[in-house]
This record gives sequence, structure tokens and C-alpha cells, in this order.
Amino acid sequence: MVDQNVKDRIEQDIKGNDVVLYMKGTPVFPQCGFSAAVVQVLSTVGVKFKGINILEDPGLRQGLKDYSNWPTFPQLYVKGELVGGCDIVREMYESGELQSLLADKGVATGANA
Ligand SMILES: N[C@@H](CCC(=O)N[C@@H](CS)C(=O)NCC(=O)O)C(=O)O
Repeated sequence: MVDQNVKDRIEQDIKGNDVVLYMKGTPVFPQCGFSAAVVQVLSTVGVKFKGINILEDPGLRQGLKDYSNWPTFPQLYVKGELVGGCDIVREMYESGELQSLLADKGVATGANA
């Protein structure tokens, strides 16, 4: 059961921003290697994203696990949908699937971002 206020905040963020990364630390100063790896992938792809530091908010940290039924961070959302964590994002990047997903969803990358 996700607290309604937390749920509203999550939905505001993931629906109001094309790409959102819930992570430990910030994009400039990640505080976990898994989060740092996803920041690195997103930077390489050249996509703009909103990074949200769950270490600053225990309610959000737990709420996200319940909201998406996903127990760990980072969590990457594109156009309101959970894509996955570090392993999935890395695999999708290496296979080109991440780039295709972003293109299919109309999210600008590279020089167009
Ligand atoms: N295999 C995971 C690795 C991420 C992971 O294991 N994260 C842990 C440690 S940073 C986590 O978020 N644990 C729950 C928590 O800290 O609330 C992935 O692909 O994202």
C-alpha cells in the first residue's frame, strides 16, 4: 500500500518528466555504483533526465518500492513507465534496445536532446 501523498508525488514526477531516474545521490554526485552506472549510460546516450535522490527521503524510498514492486535503486522511468534498474538499463543500452525505446517514445537523444 503506497501512501497517497507519496503516490501523487511519484506520478507528478514520472508523468511530468519524460525521463526520471530515482537514484542514490545526484547525477553529479552519485552515492552508489549502480546509480552512477545508469547516469553514465544516460549521459552517453545523451538524454536529458531528472535525477531524484531517494536517500534524502525515506518515505519516497519505500513508496517507490511499493509503487513499482521493484525492491532496489536505481529505478529508471521513461514516459511514466518503469524500464528497470542498473542491470536492465545496461543490457538494453548494449543491445541498442534502450535507444530504440527512447526513439519509439519520442524522447530526444544525442545532439537533439
Ligand atoms: N541489480 C540491481 C542493483 C541495484 C541494487 O542492488 N541496489 C540496492 C543497493 S544500492 C538497493 O537499492 N537496495 C535497496 C535500498 O537500498 O533501499 C540493479 O540492476 O539495479
